[in-house]
Amino acid sequence: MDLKVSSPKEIAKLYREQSHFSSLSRADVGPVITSQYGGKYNNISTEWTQRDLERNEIVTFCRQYIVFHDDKLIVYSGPSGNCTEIKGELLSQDSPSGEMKAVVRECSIKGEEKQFLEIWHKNSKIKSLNLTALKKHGKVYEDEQFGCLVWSHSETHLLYVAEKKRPKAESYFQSESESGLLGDDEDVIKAGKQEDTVKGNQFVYYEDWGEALVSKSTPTLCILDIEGNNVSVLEGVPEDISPGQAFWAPNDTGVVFVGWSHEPFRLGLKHCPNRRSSLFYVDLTGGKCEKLSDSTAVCSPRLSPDHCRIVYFECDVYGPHQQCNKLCMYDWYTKKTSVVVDVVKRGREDGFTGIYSSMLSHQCWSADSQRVLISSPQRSRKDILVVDTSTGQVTSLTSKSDMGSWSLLTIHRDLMVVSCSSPNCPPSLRVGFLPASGSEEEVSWVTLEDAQMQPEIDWQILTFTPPPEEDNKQYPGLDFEAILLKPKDVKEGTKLPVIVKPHGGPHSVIVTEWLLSSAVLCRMGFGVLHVNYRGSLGYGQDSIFSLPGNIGTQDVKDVQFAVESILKRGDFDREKVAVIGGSHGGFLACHLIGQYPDFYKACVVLNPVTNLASMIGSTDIPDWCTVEAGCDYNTNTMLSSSMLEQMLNKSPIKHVTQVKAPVLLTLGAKDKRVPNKQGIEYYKALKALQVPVRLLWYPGNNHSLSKVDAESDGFMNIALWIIQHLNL
Ligand SMILES: CC(=O)N[C@@H](C)C(=O)N[C@@H](C)C(=O)N[C@@H](C)C(=O)O
Repeated sequence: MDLKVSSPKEIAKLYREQSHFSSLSRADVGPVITSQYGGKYNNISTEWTQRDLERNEIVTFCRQYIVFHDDKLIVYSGPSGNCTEIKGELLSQDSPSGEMKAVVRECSIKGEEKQFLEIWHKNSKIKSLNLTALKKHGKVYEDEQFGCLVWSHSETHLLYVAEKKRPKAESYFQSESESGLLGDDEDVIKAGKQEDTVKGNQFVYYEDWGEALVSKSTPTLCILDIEGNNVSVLEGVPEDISPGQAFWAPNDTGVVFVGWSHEPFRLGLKHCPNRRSSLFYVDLTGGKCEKLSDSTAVCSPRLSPDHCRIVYFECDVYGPHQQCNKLCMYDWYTKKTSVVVDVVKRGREDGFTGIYSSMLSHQCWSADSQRVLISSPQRSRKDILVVDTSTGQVTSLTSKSDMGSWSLLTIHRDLMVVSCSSPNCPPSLRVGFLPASGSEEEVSWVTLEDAQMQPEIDWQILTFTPPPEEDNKQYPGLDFEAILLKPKDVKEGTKLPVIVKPHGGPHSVIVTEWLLSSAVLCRMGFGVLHVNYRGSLGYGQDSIFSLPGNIGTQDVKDVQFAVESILKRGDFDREKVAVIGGSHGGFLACHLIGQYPDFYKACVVLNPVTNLASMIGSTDIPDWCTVEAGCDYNTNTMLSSSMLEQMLNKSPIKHVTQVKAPVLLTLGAKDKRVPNKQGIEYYKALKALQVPVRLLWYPGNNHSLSKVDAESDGFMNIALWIIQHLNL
């Protein structure tokens, strides 16, 4: 069978065309304004990201819209200007009244990186503070894990998180004249303040929070007094705690934050909400700090509009890295905590399968402070759910829609701003009012920015019941799903080549949203099968718990079962099957080619886990290796030869001598999660066994391999590798 698109030039053209579709990253709703004719409207500001292949970077841009309404019904809406690129903004936040805007900006001055905190009012920048020169703290945290920029309710102070100031370190051999007279210190000398220096500490190791949080070690809470131009570092946070996700308590009496325990050492946080953490309150007057939640694992605290309650997610510490969340609520005045939505072991009859999002949207409460909105995977879809905090009842706003997946960007006075997409439709922007309690399914969505449907792509969700011999004895009766993308209008009798894509994690999920590389592969003429094997998020806690201890068998067999099942339908060519996987998906791909050596004709792995026993000593998440291999973890766990044996036995490297499929590896030079030595170990084994292998090395890339050149070059090489080895 000839592919529709197979030459490098045509593939690059198609990739370029499809990468022009942008994704929504944020939306903010301004205050309600009454026009001179009495009509009410809101300005909506949106942020989008897009790959810029020419400049080799992801660009962020904004676009404004205007929405006229009568409080419950949208009467007119439309864009109110063109797109503008945003440069150098690390964080930004409008003040509660909408009168001012704060921005943390990074810019290069005479070749040196500086950070500024700016305050904007009307049409001017009324303040610009050089935070770098102030030297009250290190770099400001801009990440989603810790970072925040929050106005006090009074709009007089700003709260943010920055790296703790480190004492200046110098060599024992540094001469007095050199000491402290280098360019960087000019401002300090001018200010007449000479810093204390510590000799011999130049090379002291600072732990960090791992993958994608490198050089983030000791976060501190910082407050700018806007009027007084004064930045202070908040005191009272316990020494063994790293604070983040902070906001102002009711009446600005103090600060509420999530504190992660960093003793006895830090474990990687990215994709791992199961780290010991609690909700804290530090009082601004006395500096007294109190714990508001038990020591489990918490995140995303959000204060209700009436300032009476805080909702947040909670899950168990250690165990599977991502699990079904509880939605908890802390009452500020009674100081009582309740569980609003508990862990769901099995999907319920009404379709609710539990909460699996890693973050709540920054604005997630209904105007009356009664309901909370959550975007969460529900099996293979992502839906927007409404939770009634007084009854715990969960209703889906989107489960009946034709669009594959939905995400809440923000909600303001019940005006919801959302993004939705499908495997054949890039993200579009919609708005709608949250209906009254009990009529949630009646939202009438208005599209602010439409997306170009890709009519050449067909997609469906397939459900699989594992054969009886593969049923999990401890967690019986679990099913799983896959998302199949297929080119439309295929000539009758044509058998398509197929690419199998198991996701990573393993406790993550691929939902029915816009997936750039799968869309391009499908338009080239491939069938693409994303398998959400048992252990994926969105199917109940039992499914998640069924996998640890069974990796390398249960997940591998689920993927193989899904592929065999679609081959039986007759649309696909069993001689032309390839597998692609990243991380734990790479682990599965390597297992599949080792356990089914004649089945797969080509394999591509991105930062794959190949040997748990060698990964444990070098990854930022050693607990992951232990737990997934089926052993318990705590920070005192010391390795034993039996644990190492168990890890090796579950690893794909065990089957490497069976491998026949040519393997393409793509590795990130700076991956802290699955260090590139994992891929290199596998590469060397394949070389020794004379299996065709090619390794692509992406400098400056971490585990996600998401820099524009790594992603686009990786895509081209992956496509051409598969075309070559499937003889297309
Ligand atoms: C917890 C964790 O990070 N585990 C890794 C071994 C892993 O599989 N990570 C994935 C979340 C991941 O990065 N997956 C990507 C590559 C994917 O394609 O799913």
